[in-house]
Parts: sequence; C-alpha cells; structure tokens
Amino acid sequence: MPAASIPVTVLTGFLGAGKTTLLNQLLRCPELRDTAVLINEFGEEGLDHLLVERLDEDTVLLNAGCLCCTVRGDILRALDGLAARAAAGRPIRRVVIETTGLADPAPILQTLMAEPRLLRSFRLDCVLTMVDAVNGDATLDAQPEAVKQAAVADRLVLTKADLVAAPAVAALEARLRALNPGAPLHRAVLGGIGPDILLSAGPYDPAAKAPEVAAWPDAEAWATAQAHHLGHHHHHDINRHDARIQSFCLSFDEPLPLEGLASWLEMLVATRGDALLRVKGLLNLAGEDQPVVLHAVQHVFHLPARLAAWPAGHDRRSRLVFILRDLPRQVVEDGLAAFIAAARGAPVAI
Ligand SMILES: Nc1nc2c(ncn2[C@@H]2O[C@H](COP(=O)(O)OP(=O)(O)OP(=O)(O)O)[C@@H](O)[C@H]2O)c(=O)[nH]1
Repeated sequence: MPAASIPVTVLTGFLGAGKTTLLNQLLRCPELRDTAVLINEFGEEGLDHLLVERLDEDTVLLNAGCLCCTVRGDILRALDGLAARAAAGRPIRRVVIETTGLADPAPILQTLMAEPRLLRSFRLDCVLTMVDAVNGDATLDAQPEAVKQAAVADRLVLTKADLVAAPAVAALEARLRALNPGAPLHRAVLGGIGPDILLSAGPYDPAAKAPEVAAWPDAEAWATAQAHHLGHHHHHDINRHDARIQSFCLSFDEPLPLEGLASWLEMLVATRGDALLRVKGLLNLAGEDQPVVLHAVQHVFHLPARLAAWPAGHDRRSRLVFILRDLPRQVVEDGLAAFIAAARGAPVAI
C-alpha cells in the first residue's frame, strides 16, 4: 500500500437514516476540506446530488442503480478520475462514498479492497453506518441489507434519538452492540457530530469483524467472477435488493399546491407507511420563491425544509422520488393527481 494512498470512507445506512444530513454537516468542517464525494442512489433519478450542498467538480454522481457490476464500473471510473486529478496536483485528501440506502455494502468493500489499480491510489479507511432510531429496529427485522450494513461498520452512528423515547433508543443500541460489538456506537442528531468520526477511524480491518462478516467481501468476489463467467455482468442482480421494491420519480412543471400535496402525503403515510420506504421531494410550491425539500421515511413524515436557493443549473420543476415496496406506481400517481386537482380548485394556504 503506497504511503500516499487516499483514505476512502464508505458512508452507508438504510434509506432515510440521515447520511446526506451528516455529509452536509461534515463537508462544512475545515478539517475535511479537499474531500471528494461519490454519491450512489437507488432508482433511475435521484435527488441527493441536488441536496448535497457542496456540489463541485470533486462531487461525482454514480449512475443510479443497484450495486451490480455496472455501478462498480462507475466507482472504478470515478476513482480513476480522482486519482488522475490527485496525481496532477489537485489536493484530494479523502474520498467519501455515500451508498444508496438499499445497498449491500459487500460489493463496494470488495471492489475497494481487491481491485489492484485502486490499491495503487486508495485505501479503504472506514465503513460508517448510520441507523435511524425511529425505524432501525423494524428495518433490521425486515431488510437483510440493513443487518449487513450494521455488521460491517467500523463505526455506527445512531440518528434521530430526538424523536424516540429513551428506553427504545437504549434497546436499539443494545441490539446494535450485539450485532457488531467491535464498532464504537455514537449518536448524532441532525448530523451533529465532529469530523473525528471520519478522521480517527481507519484503517478498515476485516480481520476485526466476526468471521462471517469478514468473509462477505470474498463471497462477493466469487459471485462476481461467476456472474462474469456466465456473461451476466450487465444485468441487475435482483437478489441485491428485494424485487418487490421499485423506485420512480414524478416531476411537475407547474408549482404545486402545498395543501393538496401535504394532505395526500399524510394520508399515504397513515395508511401505507409500511410500503413507503422513502419519499424525497425537491418542490416548487405555489406562493414560495425558495425550493422546499420534503422527506418521508416509512411512517415518519419529517418537517419540510426550505433551501436558500434553487440548485444552480437546474430547472424549477418539482421532483418527487419514491422508493416503495408492494405499492404500484399507478396508485401513487392517481392519488396524488386527485389531491392536487382538488386543492387547485380550492384556495391554497401556505
Ligand atoms: N429529527 C431528526 N431528523 C433527522 C435526523 N437526521 C436526519 N433527519 C431527517 O431525516 C430525513 C432523511 O435524512 P437524509 O439525510 O436525507 O437521509 P439519507 O440517509 O441520506 O436518505 P437516503 O439517501 O434516501 O437513504 C431528513 O428530513 C432529515 O432532516 C435526526 O437526527 N433527527
């Protein structure tokens, strides 16, 4: 491993756990200047690249998709590009890869630990896994990738403890400690944690993990070799995520009435919160100059936030990204259209 290799942090955690919130806070710290960021989102069209506040030439978007070979190819290409820029004198002191919330982290770890040309310039430093105190317990029960994310972590960060009673937080922390006894467990409310969470973590040591966890990246290498051998490498591996999960983005040219949108979302969260893995919106609301960001995570509808301005270079259409389990797109489109039409016929209150 060359002494000058650039440390890479993998930032993971289930949908809506608070990864982008933490990243935005960390990227403001002077200690983390010269950090490049790779963002991978699930679905055809994501919004994270618009919600990460520092968007510059060192922020790279990976093609949306599950973590099959296609996305791994993107990671390789993106890291090659960063290595070339570092060699040409650009100060890149660290890389953070924000994975999709549905990502099984093993393919990324395997790529980072075993790809010879990456090892010349980069070293896997730390896997930081965020767990949401509101949904964490249910998510660990239902989603095997969330268990993997927590089990491979070097550091665990529990978020949203401000929304949950202390005994439930303590029970979830006990579960996480049992799942990954070696990883220090921190808490962060709205991304409030210092840069040391990244700076003092690495290097990643698979030998320190439970034996079956340490074996995951190798199992991954074997599976990849098989897939290539079988010529499957351009297909999504549906086992990487549940085939019942789908993602899509709806966009709207005209400003939306907050009233109709909010009543529809409240209804959806109340009746189908189980199906609503994630909703993210960047919205142009009628009567508002600033864009409004909206987040729902399963049964939790977070307080909408205003951004200071529209992201540079992007039009002002509203976009709503959905990640749903067992809820057809048509049901969502029809319900939303009906609520919007009803609200447009009525006076809009902001
Ligand atoms: N109350 C509270 N809300 C939080 C906390 N951390 C994050 N949130 C909110 O949770 C919502 C989702 O946060 P994000 O940072 O977008 O989550 P993410 O993990 O990047 O989401 P995906 O990229 O979809 O997986 C936002 O509305 C945040 O403001 C926290 O500690 N407390």
